[in-house]
Amino acid sequence: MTSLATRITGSSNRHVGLHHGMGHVPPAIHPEVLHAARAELDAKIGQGRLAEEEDIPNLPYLNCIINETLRLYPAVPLLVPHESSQDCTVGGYDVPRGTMLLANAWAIHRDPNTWDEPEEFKPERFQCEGGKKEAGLRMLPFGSGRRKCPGEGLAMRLNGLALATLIHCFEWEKLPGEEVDMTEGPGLTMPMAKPMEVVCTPRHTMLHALSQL
Ligand code: HEM
Repeated sequence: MTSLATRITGSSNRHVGLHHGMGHVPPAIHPEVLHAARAELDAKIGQGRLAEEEDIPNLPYLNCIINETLRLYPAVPLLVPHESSQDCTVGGYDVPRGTMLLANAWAIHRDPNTWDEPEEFKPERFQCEGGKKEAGLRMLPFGSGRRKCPGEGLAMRLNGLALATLIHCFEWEKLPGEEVDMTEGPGLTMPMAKPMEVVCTPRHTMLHALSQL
């Protein structure tokens, strides 16, 4: 059985979401999250095969982890600049036609007036019926309206598949003596300031499935 130190860096939206997601999963940080996600994977998929795209909608807790990660670490924190096509009033402010508008999704996702314990990583907050839909406009990682991200469905499935595989097949531990630093770095897509480095070891029970790759 081999162990390797993994360095996950983010250059695309998908990688940013993924490595922030994994940053929360190593047992030393949130062991209960890792164990709950793995229990769901083992119960729904078993240990004889890898997760497939069709499995992802049937893994509600895994999707909660991804939603909670996108809430705390939206990959595009100010969304994309928009321009008002006509004079309008937003929240009591008069906005002339032609004004550049930025929606601060990062701040909306951490608003203490609308979220319970907004700074806490609690995937189960999305477990209520309706999940992310229930959150409405408090949750904008993909924007909203007619210019919202058309890749949301694909992104959720790809993130789901990658995260499911990493949790299902590997044990995750911090490097000895080191904490995972979740500090955000500069940049439009909110990368981690320090790339995450953790130790991952194949799960013994998943070696057969992994060897089929
Ligand atoms: C986790 C992954 C992703 C996140 C967080 C994300 C987020 C966003 C956001 C916030 C916007 C701007 C929405 C707005 O204007 O308010 C956007 C736009 C867009 N995204 Fe994504 N995206 C992701 C993945 C993808 C993927 C996989 C694709 C394509 C396969 C994609 C294609 C697009 C396109 C074409 C637009 C421009 C839409 C328009 O202006 O009409 N995105 N995305």
